[in-house]
Amino acid sequence: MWRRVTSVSHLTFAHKSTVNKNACTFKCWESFTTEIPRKEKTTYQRAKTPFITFVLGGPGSGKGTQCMKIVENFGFTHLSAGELLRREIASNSADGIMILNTIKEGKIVPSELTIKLIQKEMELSDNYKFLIDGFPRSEDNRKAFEQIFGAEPDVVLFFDCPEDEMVKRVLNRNQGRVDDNIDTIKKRLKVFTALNLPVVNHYLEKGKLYKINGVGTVDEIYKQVHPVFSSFHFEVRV
Ligand SMILES: Nc1ncnc2c1ncn2[C@@H]1O[C@H](COP(=O)(O)OP(=O)(O)OP(=O)(O)O)[C@@H](O)[C@H]1O
Ligand SMILES: Nc1ccn([C@@H]2O[C@H](COP(=O)(O)O)[C@@H](O)[C@H]2O)c(=O)n1
Ligand SMILES: [Mg+2]
Repeated sequence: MWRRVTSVSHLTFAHKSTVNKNACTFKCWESFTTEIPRKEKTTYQRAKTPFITFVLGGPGSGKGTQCMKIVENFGFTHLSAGELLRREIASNSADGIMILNTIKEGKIVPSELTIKLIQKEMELSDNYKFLIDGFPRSEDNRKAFEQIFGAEPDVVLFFDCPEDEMVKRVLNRNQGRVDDNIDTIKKRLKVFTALNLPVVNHYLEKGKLYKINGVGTVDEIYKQVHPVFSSFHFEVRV
């Protein structure tokens, strides 16, 4: 039998809880009888300090592409907020229709919902290094994350790319996404400027932002990304 433990904030983000010390952070399941063996805690649940990277940039700026290279080289777990939302639509969940309509309009899904999906993936993970791609998309996303997690990211990557290049890439993507059409792209670019750039500026002011020139080949861009992570002395995979 398992019981829900409402707060394990003492297990997580011990040194980073500068935002809200009373934040209810992660929930986990704990055995309270001897009939069933105690569930193994994942690395993440054991880790006192997960390493969180937010990956920001406009639509088509190359966030997902560069995340794949960071995963390959440094063993991060990649959590794309957009991908988690698309998965929620595909699973026919109660929120699926609302999410689909929001994505078609290029708007932002309510923060609590997106954070719930991210949190679930983190809890299930065996890793402690996370790339959270496409999040926070707005000041509301950011504030809700800080409130719920009681923590701030360690690193914020921002892929800076001109609009015409982003539009070209998205229209050539060919992955069947409902929002990869010119009408929705225009809306996404407006939302990016209005809601996401304030988040970028927030982290710039906090000294956490690594601005990457998003123009060039994938490898040229990755050459700017690699030193960000090697400076933290993570094990590099060969
Ligand atoms: N440096 C690059 N040069 C040319 N094409 C690129 C480059 N980086 C990525 N692409 C291509 O551009 C498209 C968009 O890239 P990607 O999916 O990584 O962007 P994204 O920032 O994750 O976009 P979104 O926010 O819409 O998910 C993909 O088809 C990808 O293969
Ligand atoms: N924090 C987020 C992230 C994404 N969305 C919605 O998903 C769409 C696709 O996101 P990508 O990162 O895959 O481009 C995005 O345009 C939003 O509609 C969100 O609401 N909140
Ligand atoms: Mg993406």
